[in-house]
Amino acid sequence: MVLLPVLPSMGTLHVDAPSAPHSLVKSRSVVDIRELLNGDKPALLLFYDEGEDGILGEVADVLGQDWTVARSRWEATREPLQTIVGVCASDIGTDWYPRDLSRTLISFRCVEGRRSPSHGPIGEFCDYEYLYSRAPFYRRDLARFLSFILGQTNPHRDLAKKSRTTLISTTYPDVHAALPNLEILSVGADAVELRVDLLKERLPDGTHSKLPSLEYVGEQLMLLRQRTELPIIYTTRCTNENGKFPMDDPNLFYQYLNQAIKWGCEYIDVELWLPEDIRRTLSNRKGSTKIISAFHDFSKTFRWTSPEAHELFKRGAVYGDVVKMIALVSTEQENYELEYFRSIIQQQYSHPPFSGLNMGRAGQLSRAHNKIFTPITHPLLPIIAAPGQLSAAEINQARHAIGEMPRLDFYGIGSYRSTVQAMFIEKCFNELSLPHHFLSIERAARDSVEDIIRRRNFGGAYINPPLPASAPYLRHLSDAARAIGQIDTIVVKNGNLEQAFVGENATWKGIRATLSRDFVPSAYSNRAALLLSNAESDAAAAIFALKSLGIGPIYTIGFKASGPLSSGVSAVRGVEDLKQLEHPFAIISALPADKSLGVVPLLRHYSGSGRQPGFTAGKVFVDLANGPRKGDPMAVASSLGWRTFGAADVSAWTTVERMRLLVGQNVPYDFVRLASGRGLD
Ligand SMILES: O=C1C[C@@](O)(C(=O)O)C[C@@H](O)[C@@H]1O
Repeated sequence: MVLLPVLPSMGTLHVDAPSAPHSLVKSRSVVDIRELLNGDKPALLLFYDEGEDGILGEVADVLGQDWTVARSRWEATREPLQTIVGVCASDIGTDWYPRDLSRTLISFRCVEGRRSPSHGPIGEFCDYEYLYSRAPFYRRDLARFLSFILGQTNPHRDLAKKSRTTLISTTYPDVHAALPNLEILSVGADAVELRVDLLKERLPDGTHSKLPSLEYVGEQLMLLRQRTELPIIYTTRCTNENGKFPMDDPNLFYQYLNQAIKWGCEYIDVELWLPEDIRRTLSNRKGSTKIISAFHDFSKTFRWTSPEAHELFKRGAVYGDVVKMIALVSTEQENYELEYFRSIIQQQYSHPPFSGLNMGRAGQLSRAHNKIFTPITHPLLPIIAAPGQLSAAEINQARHAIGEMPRLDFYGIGSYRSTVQAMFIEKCFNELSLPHHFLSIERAARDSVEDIIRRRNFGGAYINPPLPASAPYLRHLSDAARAIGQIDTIVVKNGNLEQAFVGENATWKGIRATLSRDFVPSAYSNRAALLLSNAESDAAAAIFALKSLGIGPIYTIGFKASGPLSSGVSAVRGVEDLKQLEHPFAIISALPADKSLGVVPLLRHYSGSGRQPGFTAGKVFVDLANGPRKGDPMAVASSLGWRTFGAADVSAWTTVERMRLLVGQNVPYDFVRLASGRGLD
């Protein structure tokens, strides 16, 4: 049953039922880390184009698993399930039918040069299809695709934690035109909508086809995903609902939407008028993809007060993970009717979340009120996707004008480096037309953090260096801040009766996002990690991040862990110990900049693992050091084949998390990197 009635104690919307298949809560001794998802090593069978066997090594590396090539089904079945098996398209024969059910089947197709011939009927029964370009190859996109389809990331669950979400509707006939501005376009957006029906494929005779081919759509989607980390909403809007997708054959919708599931789109938009068996089949096949049930009415006669409106919601909720209902209106009164409808729906159903809007100028107020996936436009887009659409900045202005977003003061408290952060945050406030002020404060003895949070209009703060979690005036702490023992962000939560100041830690999320940029989370599970630091406190956020990825033993050099995170963490006592250790998959250095070269001998020592092709050697090195340093351990690590990240990467991901915590706005990583020049370190 999809509709969950609200229990008396449930005030909020829960997008995922508590028993979502992949979300595990693993308890590790004292510390509960709630971010763990499915960490099992997947069993995969990959079909690849002739001459493209290099992709196998990439996939295996991203997954941290070994791989082999099989020429026949018999050869494939002899391999352990944890070994990734690749089969070249030219070796696909009848022995592969019926399909192998013990492994997930993915067809890998390179879009370059010759258009690779399809993988024949085998392509049809593959669970997924991954389209990639060789030059350049985007490993981050591969990691994201695999993490998503394998249930190791759950963007829908992450978005459900936000109090408001938006989507940017791209209206380009060809995504290439969006790419130069994508970072700016997506500021304030939580997801990017690809309007497949608006794509225009040029035919050899210079005209455009009525419907873009799946091949064209696949390449457009690939281009978009290579350039944004935001979840994709794949929409085939029909001609009756202000789109261009022809309605004469509903099976065409099935074909295009089913393919979107195979391409690993995070969301598909499924129109409610489609025959029930199509909607049901898509729901049964959706895997990690979520369904947005969509209903649009342009008749101007639709009434939110009618019994029909309620029925439509219920019908949408049968297969929808989100139910979207949108009507073209001509009076402002209809916004109040919609708000009444929204409140009834929210009282009666805790799931699925409802996204309700009015189109047209008269309906614009509803775009300020809606909280779930409010569509936004941007002045740089060629056309607006629907009458009355507003930009993120316009919506924020409207929310301020109607009293929903009071002007608040946010603070950066701490060291001189904060000024770069401060400039960046001001830039975001401007870009998004947020009414807030940002103030930088050097922490002085007299001006304690406690005084600052008591100031009128205090909206939140980030603190660098972090505060100890024992600060008596911050009674509420997130689990992460408590376990790490450090508060780097203070968030104000407004309850019905009182305000609470919550101590948060955003740094561990920045480290985790960095670690999972080029590897799926399960690549870390049960592997060893080595952590170098002068003090446990400098390494605590990294330990938490590693544990959230289910890493195996953590070895430390330079300190001995004794805090709440110390289980499974052991100090290396000397060179003899080092020889005995399992080779680390990840090395993180939290040494100060002037000492950071100390890691180089270890990088060298653990590089010569002498592994053979077919065995993954993927390793990751993160240097958390800031400031001028002697030598460049990152360059050394890179030259030795480590995936290498520095403080600027961690800092940019931490900023993404911090902006979400402080002002509830999504500012994508690429924008942070673009807008902050060399980085925020
Ligand atoms: O469903 C919607 C909402 C929308 O129609 C709007 O009103 O902003 C814009 C469409 O692109 C999107 O698919």
